Amino acid sequence: MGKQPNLYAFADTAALVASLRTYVINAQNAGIARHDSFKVAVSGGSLPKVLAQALLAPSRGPDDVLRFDQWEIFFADERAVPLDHADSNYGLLKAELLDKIPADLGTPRVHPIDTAHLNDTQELADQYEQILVTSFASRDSVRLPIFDLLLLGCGPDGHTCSLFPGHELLRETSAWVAPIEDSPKPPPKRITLTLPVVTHAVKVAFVATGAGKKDVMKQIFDESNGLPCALVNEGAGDRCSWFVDNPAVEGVAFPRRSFL
Ligand SMILES: O=C(O)[C@H](O)[C@@H](O)[C@H](O)[C@H](O)COP(=O)(O)O
Repeated sequence: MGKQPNLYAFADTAALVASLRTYVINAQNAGIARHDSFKVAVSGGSLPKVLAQALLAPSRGPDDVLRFDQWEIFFADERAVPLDHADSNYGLLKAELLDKIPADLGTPRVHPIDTAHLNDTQELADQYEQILVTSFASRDSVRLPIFDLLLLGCGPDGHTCSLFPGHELLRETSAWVAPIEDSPKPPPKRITLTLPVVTHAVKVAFVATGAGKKDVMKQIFDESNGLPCALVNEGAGDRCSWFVDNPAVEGVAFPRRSFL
């Protein structure tokens, strides 16, 4: 059996976001040391709000420094809507985090979708893949882009990004970014990173909170069922970490680790 994911459970949101901040800063520093930038992709849902709580907190000292000038932010999945639409993951991240970053912490480079292609989701996905090709060097020389960090959510059905249980997109092996037109979670038209890209990242972190997640967490961690989140756990192994609160893992047998 491959290496197991790390399951970190916290008593409350304050403890969760403090550890998430440490984890993100470590990933940032590793990325900058490796290639002078930090390439991170984020999801929508509840993630941007929790992330903002972690990143907008005051610095705890000289080792606890965010260097947003070196951040390149991508979207792990995005809805095919204008950037100022209520459903836009970009819009959500902007409102929760980007607009609130103090000027002295620097300004991240953000890569939204090209909204000229909202009516053609294949083109929307292809254009976004091109952004990745440019950022991660040419597609010929790179089999898959290697993100420094993916920050993901987990849906109550076990989906992550816009990779849904039983969907044919889970079998995609070639594209880096794929369209979906029948998302069971509205809105139906989206683009998403594909599973090989997700599992190829240096680090993958899930944030899942609240009792509404406990049934799916049991399925993901205690059963072998092919849910998208479980596939990420299998593919990324110990490069994958879960930041959860206690209600989200009530009744889950899988052993917790303590975040040091
Ligand atoms: O655009 C989206 O719909 C999200 O990227 C999606 O994948 C989300 O992360 C999960 O649905 C979890 O959402 P919650 O964190 O709100 O439960």
